[in-house]
Amino acid sequence: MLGKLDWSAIPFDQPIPLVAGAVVLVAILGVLFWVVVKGHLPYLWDEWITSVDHKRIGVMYILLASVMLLRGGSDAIMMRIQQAVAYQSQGYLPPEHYNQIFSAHGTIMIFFVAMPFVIGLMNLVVPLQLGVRDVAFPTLNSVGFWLTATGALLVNISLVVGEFARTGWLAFPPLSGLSYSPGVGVDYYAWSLQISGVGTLVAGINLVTTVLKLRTKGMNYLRMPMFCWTTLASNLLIVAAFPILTATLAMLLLDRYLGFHFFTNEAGGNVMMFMNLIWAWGHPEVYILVLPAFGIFSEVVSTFSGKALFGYRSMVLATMAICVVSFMVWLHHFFTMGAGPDVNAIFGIASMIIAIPTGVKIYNWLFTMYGGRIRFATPMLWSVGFMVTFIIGGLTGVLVAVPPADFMLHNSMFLVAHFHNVIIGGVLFGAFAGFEYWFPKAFGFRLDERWGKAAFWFTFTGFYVTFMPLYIAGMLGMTRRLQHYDVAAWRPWMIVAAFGMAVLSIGVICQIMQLVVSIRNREALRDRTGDPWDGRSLEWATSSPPPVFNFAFHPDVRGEDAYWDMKTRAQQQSFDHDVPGYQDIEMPRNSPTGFICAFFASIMGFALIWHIWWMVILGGIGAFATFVVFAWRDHDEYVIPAEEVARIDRINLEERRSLVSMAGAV
Ligand code: HEA
Ligand code: HEM
Ligand SMILES: [Cu+2]
Repeated sequence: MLGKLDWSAIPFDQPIPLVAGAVVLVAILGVLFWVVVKGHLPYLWDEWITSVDHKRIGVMYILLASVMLLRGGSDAIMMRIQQAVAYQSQGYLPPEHYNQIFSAHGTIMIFFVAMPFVIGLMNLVVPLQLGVRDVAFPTLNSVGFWLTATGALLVNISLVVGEFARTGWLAFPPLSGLSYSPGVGVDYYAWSLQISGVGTLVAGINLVTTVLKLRTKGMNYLRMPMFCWTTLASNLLIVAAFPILTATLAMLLLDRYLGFHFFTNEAGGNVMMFMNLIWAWGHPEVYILVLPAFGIFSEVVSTFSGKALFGYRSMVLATMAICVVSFMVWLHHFFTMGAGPDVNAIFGIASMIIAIPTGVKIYNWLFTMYGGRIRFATPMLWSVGFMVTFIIGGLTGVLVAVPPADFMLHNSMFLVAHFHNVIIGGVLFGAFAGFEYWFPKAFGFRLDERWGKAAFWFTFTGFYVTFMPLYIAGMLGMTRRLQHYDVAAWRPWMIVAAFGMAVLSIGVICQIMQLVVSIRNREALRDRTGDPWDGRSLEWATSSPPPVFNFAFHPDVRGEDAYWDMKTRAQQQSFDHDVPGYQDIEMPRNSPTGFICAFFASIMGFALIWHIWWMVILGGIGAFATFVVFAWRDHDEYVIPAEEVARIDRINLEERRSLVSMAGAV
């Protein structure tokens, strides 16, 4: 009846996951109870869960990423403590548990923290920057989000029901094959990523179409803000790369479920094929993450330097170059696996070539700052911190791109330091910069600067204390994924790293405090201008938070830095319409399709993992039926009458008069 599922799936003998799971369950039930009792459920359902507004969906993505950051961070804390104490002893985590932790940490951080954070910011900001009212496919957008959430849910269920993969974040066979991983761990991993992968692909298609097809009057490609360009590049990579991931995992699943031999050692299978395929997705993936971050830094650096971005066109070119070249370097992840010196040399050189467009970007940011009147507000701090940190991580990347050096450093702690250096210093700092920068736009009030600055400094120093020792440990020969070790020379560095993790955690606490304090003081921090940073692009041309329709009139763009241009020429025609000219606006209706689809996908995913076939069929039929019902819907739009548009716009205008008169003085 319930397939492989029985009471032995619950880890009664392991207190850590059990207690953690219980605490989370109680917390979720508590929040649900509060929501129901306070009568917030209808509001949540109508305004958020079924929302197809790109801003709301963006915020939900960011919320998901933030919660998962705490989960992935707890895993990180546990690993750092383990490696600090597990010298000539087993430490406190048994090997099968430690292996699950680093696998879950890597998977969660990449798929459910970094991805939703950048996709959330792109969703929130790009339509506003393009001067349009929503993304190309609003309901699909909601489906994409909820499928991502389904993946995150399944990974977290594995904490208490069954187990997670012990195979690392990319589940290489033959270890991930049925003979070496007979449990449900790899199935949790693979189905979570299959389902959330569809969500990501859908988000990618949506954002590519939005940038290509929906731009306001005059917003031609070479007038788009940099963040729109990097969004385009990143989502083109998603559209090209995610199907590879889906196909690769599908083959792994066929091996596991139906006895196929794609990646086995016998019967004609080829394990190397998996390596090639997974990295053909995996390398572009890291640029999918970092390109949007580059876009955020471009916006922040130019805004807070009070100057147009230096070398805009070279920036566009560099972005697209990275986009293309990142598809030609995948083999640098397995130099040691015997492709031969010529192949290694080609891929090594291709990898180093990426340093050139990346360098172009770094120099452009520096030249943007040069001679500017720089304001070191929190988003700018994260950006400068990024530049310093990312260069170090990038350079160690170039080092491991040299095949002979990689033979020494492959799969060592040096590598672990390299990628945290670029991912934390690049993607996470970028996400934080974007969060601080666009928060007032999303919610209408600024974040507290003092807590924000404290968060930056603790995270920044904590990062260095945690990860620089790993470079040294790696050079001393320490390999990755070690549950315990006997080499005395490594130990001090692991202790320093654990101490660094404590400092990093204070940074995270400061960030939470920042949110709490800012929400408390929101009246004092309220932004009535819609443009708290003296911004340059169109998201600042509307109120904070923007109305559902974003802009009452489609802004008319005459050049780069569209809003700056309007302000300096004191033209304000985008919002200063005293002449009656308001028109009805059609907006997409909210729809539960995404949530219901994800509900059935969760059931189906869980059933697939546990081989509960009747439930698989039920979930499948449910998801398909949801889709059919949605497709048959007649009225999927509603009209906001011109008077209503005028009323909302006038209120916003009143509030923003001061800004308009200020702009005249610029
Ligand atoms: C956001 C994520 C991100 C980013 C941006 C990068 C960027 C780079 N990475 Fe990294 N990498 C990862 C994430 C990332 N990496 C991950 C997750 C892994 C491990 C996966 C695993 O095994 O689990 C990995 C592993 C990895 C390997 C495999 C090593 C091994 O397994 O043994 C290699 C090898 O070539 C490599 C190289 C590079 C290079 C050359 C860059 C370049 O793009 C860096 C370019 C940037 C600069 C160089 C700095 C700025 C430039 C200048 C200031 C100009 C002047 C500089 C020069 C002319 C040199 N990376
Ligand atoms: C908050 C600070 C973080 C700390 C202290 C930390 C710590 C660690 C540790 C200890 C490991 C295991 C190293 C080993 O192999 O022994 C690891 C692996 C990993 N981390 Fe992090 N991490 C952090 C943040 C992140 C972030 C933000 C990401 C990505 C967005 C990330 C992605 C990964 C990946 C992909 C792995 C590899 C997992 C594997 O080996 O399969 N980490 N991390
Ligand atoms: Cu790579």
